[in-house]
Amino acid sequence: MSTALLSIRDVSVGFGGVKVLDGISIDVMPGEIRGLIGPNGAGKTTLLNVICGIHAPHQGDVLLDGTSIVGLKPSRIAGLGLGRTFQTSQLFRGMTVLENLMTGLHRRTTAGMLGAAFNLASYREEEERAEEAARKALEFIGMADFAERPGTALSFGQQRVIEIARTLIGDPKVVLLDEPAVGLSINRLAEFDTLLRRIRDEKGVTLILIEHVIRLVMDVCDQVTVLSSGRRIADGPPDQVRNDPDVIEAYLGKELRARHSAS
Ligand SMILES: Nc1ncnc2c1ncn2[C@@H]1O[C@H](COP(=O)(O)OP(=O)(O)OP(=O)(O)O)[C@@H](O)[C@H]1O
Repeated sequence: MSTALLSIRDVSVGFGGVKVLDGISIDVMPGEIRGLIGPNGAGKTTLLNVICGIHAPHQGDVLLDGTSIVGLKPSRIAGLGLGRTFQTSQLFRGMTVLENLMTGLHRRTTAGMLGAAFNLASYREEEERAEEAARKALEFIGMADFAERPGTALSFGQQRVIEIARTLIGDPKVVLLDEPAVGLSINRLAEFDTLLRRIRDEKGVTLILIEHVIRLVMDVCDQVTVLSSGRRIADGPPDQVRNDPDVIEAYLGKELRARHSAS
């Protein structure tokens, strides 16, 4: 039996006495695309923030490749092979697409500011390595022609794809994607499906994605976890989750109640 690459064990988080995550356990296997869905406020982003070290859980543990990462700084967790994108675009203003991508490797290199200031050979080598990795990542996502354009001049959907590419140049084991399909047109969604599968199959990266575009989740994910009000209410293959009565109630129950109170 293979062991989980990412294991979330009985994690609880509260803010100001309000429990936002309540005893969440999830095992994500290597090479899996895992969907994380649930109504607004279910706790999905909070869970990603726990995994990448932004929030410390009040209870429970998170293991990456068998090692506990709770209590480590986000930069250290990133160095252990965990990449992340956010709900809003995080590209740097005043930088080209290529330079934005290179920052994905700079965070992990060692020559740093002093090296840059003194133009040390080690710094120049790292720059070359970062540029090569950035160009490869751009080619991988089919956007090599965009290298010299200002990052923030791209469409919102393109910026999101660039951000995913930026996580890849650090050679991560796991990448967390927070609503990556926001801003993508219906036509682009099919291409996006393919990109996620290629990241898994060609780069060997395990993906966890929060997504409100349920069609994308059901098409591309191997396993889906559903949160509602901080609890895990379902977990399994897309077809099983889609027909789960608790999931239908969590989504439709809310919708029906809203319609009722509006009438
Ligand atoms: N730093 C914080 N301080 C206080 N409350 C917070 C904080 N972060 C999140 N919350 C609350 O925790 C709950 C879960 O929020 P979270 O953003 O994790 O939900 P979500 O499932 O990602 O929602 P959405 O789909 O709308 O992004 C919400 O009620 C939110 O207001």
